[in-house]
Amino acid sequence: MDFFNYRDNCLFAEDIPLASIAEEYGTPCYVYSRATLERHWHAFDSAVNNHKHLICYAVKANSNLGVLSVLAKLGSGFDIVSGGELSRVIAAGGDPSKVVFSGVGKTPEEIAFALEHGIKCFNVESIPELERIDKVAKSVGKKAPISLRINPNVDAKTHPYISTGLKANKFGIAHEDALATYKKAQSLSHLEIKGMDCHIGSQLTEISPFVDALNKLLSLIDELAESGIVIEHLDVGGGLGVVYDDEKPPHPNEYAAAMAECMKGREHMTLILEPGRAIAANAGVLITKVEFLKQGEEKNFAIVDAAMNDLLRPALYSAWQKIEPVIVREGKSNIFDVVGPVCETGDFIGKDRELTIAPNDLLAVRSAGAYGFVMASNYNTRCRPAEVMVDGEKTVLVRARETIPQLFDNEYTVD
Ligand SMILES: Cc1ncc(COP(=O)(O)O)c(C=O)c1O
Ligand SMILES: N[C@@H](CCCC[NH3+])C(=O)O
Repeated sequence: MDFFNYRDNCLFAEDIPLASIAEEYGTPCYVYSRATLERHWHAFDSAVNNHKHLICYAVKANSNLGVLSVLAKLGSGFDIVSGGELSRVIAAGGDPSKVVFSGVGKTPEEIAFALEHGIKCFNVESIPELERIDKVAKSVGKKAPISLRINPNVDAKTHPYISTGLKANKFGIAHEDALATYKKAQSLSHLEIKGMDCHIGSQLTEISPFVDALNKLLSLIDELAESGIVIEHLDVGGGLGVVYDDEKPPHPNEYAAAMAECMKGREHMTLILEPGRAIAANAGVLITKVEFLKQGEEKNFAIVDAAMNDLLRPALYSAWQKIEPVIVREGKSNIFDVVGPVCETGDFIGKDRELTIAPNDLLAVRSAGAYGFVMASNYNTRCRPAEVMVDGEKTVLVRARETIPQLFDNEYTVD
């Protein structure tokens, strides 16, 4: 359930017609709904209310300061993967003591920065990383809180590019190496063992892989207890899928409640969830304008002003996202490939879409709030789009459209 709905054939974000946003801020333009973000966050939070927990929104899904500030005001924690993301969380008013730091390649500078701000935990993915964190912590005279990311080797049944919990993936520490790695962590003087974590993949549409992974970690936690290693929190990562087309993912409520259920009898342990897509994807759309309609030899093309540089998911994963008219018009429909102006055959937003459109019409690409703007680039020297937050009858420009001079501001010609 989101807050993007038609009223009299015009698509609205909350109480604002998308057409008026396009007029004010231009296209292409990302539009987010504050009420949807809040509703999704609360769905997770309220489902685990009967257990000690922390919702750490995965910043990578959408790191706009406007989005982060809305979640920070709810008291959210954050899952980050870089020093840059930590800087964003701080700039948006987030609490660093509720931040967990994931990722396979943390630099010494990023580790020092995170220690300086007192983050909750480093989610560690290898022994060399443990040694690096210990060394940096020693150099700044602190103890670093750590969790080990365990690879539970469960099949997340999702797209191979976004599956992360299998043995063949670069992520995490193998289940069978866990005890030895915790012992290694115990032996390092400037580390403090706090937790265990996993993240098995993204856009999962079934609960069972999450439950399997969580149960594997719980039995490992019991094994560690026998060796005197105490785990204070269990972080099950993110990965809950959303509806793009006809997927039927469990509701965040149902998923989070299943996680809390597995934790029964372990009330001393905090449950951490790191949802990204499930909070942000359906809280955003990308508005784009039809530039031309072109009849090819075999296909009709709707050439729009958004391209793969603005929204990469279709080109990268053949991802399907719904494309709808911002204002519904009468007339004969046609089948179009909706494509952008970038010079790549792979530059498409949607293929074989039935649409009733004319040049200058506006289209809304749905489910674009997660892994949308954050994956945008300047390929073909194109400015990244504006981002707007809708809050009831108000709109706030949360990122201005880039300008061409900004694109080569840091470049130099040579003699
Ligand atoms: C460690 C970690 N946590 C959380 C997430 C968020 O995943 P999702 O957006 O699928 O919820 C990711 C990305 O997949 C991740 O790598
Ligand atoms: N970028 C991916 C998700 C990757 C998740 C990152 N851990 C997507 O757009 O679906």
